[in-house]
Amino acid sequence: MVSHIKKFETEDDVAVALAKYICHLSAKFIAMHGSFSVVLSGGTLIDTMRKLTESPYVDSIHWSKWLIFFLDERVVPLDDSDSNYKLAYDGFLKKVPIPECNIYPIKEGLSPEETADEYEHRLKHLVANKTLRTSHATGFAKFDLMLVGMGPEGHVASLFCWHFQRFEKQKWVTFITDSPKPPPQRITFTFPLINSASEIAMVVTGEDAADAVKVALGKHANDHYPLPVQKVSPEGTLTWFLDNKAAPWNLGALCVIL
Ligand SMILES: O=C(O)[C@H](O)[C@@H](O)[C@H](O)[C@H](O)COP(=O)(O)O
Repeated sequence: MVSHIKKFETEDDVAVALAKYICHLSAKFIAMHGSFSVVLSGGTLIDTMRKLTESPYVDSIHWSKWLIFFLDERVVPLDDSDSNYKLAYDGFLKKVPIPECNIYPIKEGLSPEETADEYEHRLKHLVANKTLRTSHATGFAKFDLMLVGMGPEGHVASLFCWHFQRFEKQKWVTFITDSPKPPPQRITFTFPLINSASEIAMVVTGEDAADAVKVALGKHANDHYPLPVQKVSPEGTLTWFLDNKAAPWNLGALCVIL
C-alpha cells in the first residue's frame, strides 16, 4: 500500500483539496477504463465534497461516467432523514448530472440481512457483467475510489470496535442490528471489499476525531486490538485528508507506520 497524509489549516481547505483530488481521479479512471466507480460514506463527508458541485470542478467532470455506491447504509426508507442515500442525494447527487441508473442505493423494505445479501448480489452481478472491475489479488470487486469518514472512536463504514462484523472475511456486504451509532440497523461493506479498492481517501475533520487520528497515524498502529480505521489498507493508495482540528500536532513528530 502506498499512503499519503495531506493536512490543511481549515475544513474549507480540505474541501478544495478533496475536489481537486476527486476531479483528477475521475479523469484518470475514465481515461483508463471508461467509467469511475465511487463509494460514498455518510456523515460529514458529503458536506466536505461540496466544492465538487461548484465551478470549475462541476463543469470539468464527465458525470455520465460515474457509478455511485454506498459504503454503509442505514436500513430505513430512502427518504428517511437517517438514510445515507438521502444525505448524499440532498447534499451532492441532485446537484450533478449523474444518470439515475448509475446510482446504486439499497433496496427498501427488506430486513437488514436481506438488504446486505441483496446489495452483495447486485455487486457480484455488476462484476460479472464487467460494469465493475475485480481485484485479481482477492476476487472481490475493485472500486476506483472509496471516500471514507471516521467516527470519534475510530470506526469506519459501519464496522465498529467491539463488533464482530469487522472481522468478516468472506462476505462482501454484511449487516448489524445493534450499531452503537444510531440508527441500530445498518448494512456495511466488509474490510476485504474495502481493501480491494484502488484508491481510498480517509476524510477526517474536526476535533472529535483527533484522538483516533493520533492512534491511527501513531506508534500504536500495531496494537493487539487495533481500531477499525487501522485496518484500512487498500491494494492501491490510501490518502488522508485532515484539517488542523483533527490533527492538531506536528505530523512529523509522530512515528508514522503506514
Ligand atoms: O452512516 C454512517 O454513520 C457513516 O458512514 C459512518 O461510518 C461515518 O462515516 C462516520 O461515523 C463519520 O461520521 P462523521 O463524518 O459525521 O463524523
